[in-house]
Amino acid sequence: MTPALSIDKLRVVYDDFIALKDVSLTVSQGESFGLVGESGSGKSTLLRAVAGLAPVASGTIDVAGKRLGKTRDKAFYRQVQMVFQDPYGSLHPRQTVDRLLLEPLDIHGFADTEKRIQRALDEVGLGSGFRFRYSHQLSGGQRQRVAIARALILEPSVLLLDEPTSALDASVQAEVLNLLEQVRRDRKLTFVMVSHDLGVITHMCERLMVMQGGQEVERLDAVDLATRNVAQTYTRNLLVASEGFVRDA
Ligand SMILES: Nc1ncnc2c1ncn2[C@@H]1O[C@H](COP(=O)(O)OP(=O)(O)OP(=O)(O)O)[C@@H](O)[C@H]1O
Repeated sequence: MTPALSIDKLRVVYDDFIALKDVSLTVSQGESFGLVGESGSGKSTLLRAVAGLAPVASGTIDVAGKRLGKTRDKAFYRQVQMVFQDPYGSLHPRQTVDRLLLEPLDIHGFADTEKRIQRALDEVGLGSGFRFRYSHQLSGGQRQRVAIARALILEPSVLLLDEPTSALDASVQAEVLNLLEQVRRDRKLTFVMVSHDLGVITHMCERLMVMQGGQEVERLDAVDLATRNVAQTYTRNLLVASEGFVRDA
């Protein structure tokens, strides 16, 4: 089967700083792949490069077997959507939920907007009561549900999730992660997910890449992470630094 995402020797350079150094990665359709590593290791840069938001210096990115060019076209955003960490920053405060969900549908010329908005709200567990609220009238968890609904409304096949729950309280975090897992199963989505929280990655992903200084350190199955079956000291240190793992030890 053609991979959902295939990245080969991807290099991202900001001015003269190399943020991503020839990273390669293949994610199968329906797989959930995690990216972990210390702050500044290049996790977000990798996602942003796929989304067309980082300056790619060299290397290639294929989505469902199709090579991406320098810019992303409309068809790309129907296939690949990104969910950011900060639901406060990513939703326009002066727009109603209805407007936020209508916008991508309008851009992509969908006719059955009414039905799609209703279905999207139901799918993320908000229901029609939230439809005409402004985003500043929502809690962080509700905002992130709207951001997920907005990402899903175009029926993409790949979601790029950049710390999607780290701005939320622990209980809300669990709810949003469960929602993501549910929609992944229901829609057979492919996830590439960044998280600082190794527990989240163990729970949500099948495989993962450990990153440092814009490079791959090692590649693991989630079960290896959970059982501390790791080869590199750097990864072991990440595990130790991850509070949950210390508690579970
Ligand atoms: N727009 C930019 N201009 C210059 N340097 C940048 C830019 N964006 C990111 N960087 C640098 O690239 C490196 C990788 O950043 P990136 O955001 O990918 O790290 P990260 O692993 O996602 O970190 P965190 O976990 O803190 O979000 C960092 O050193 C960062 O300072």
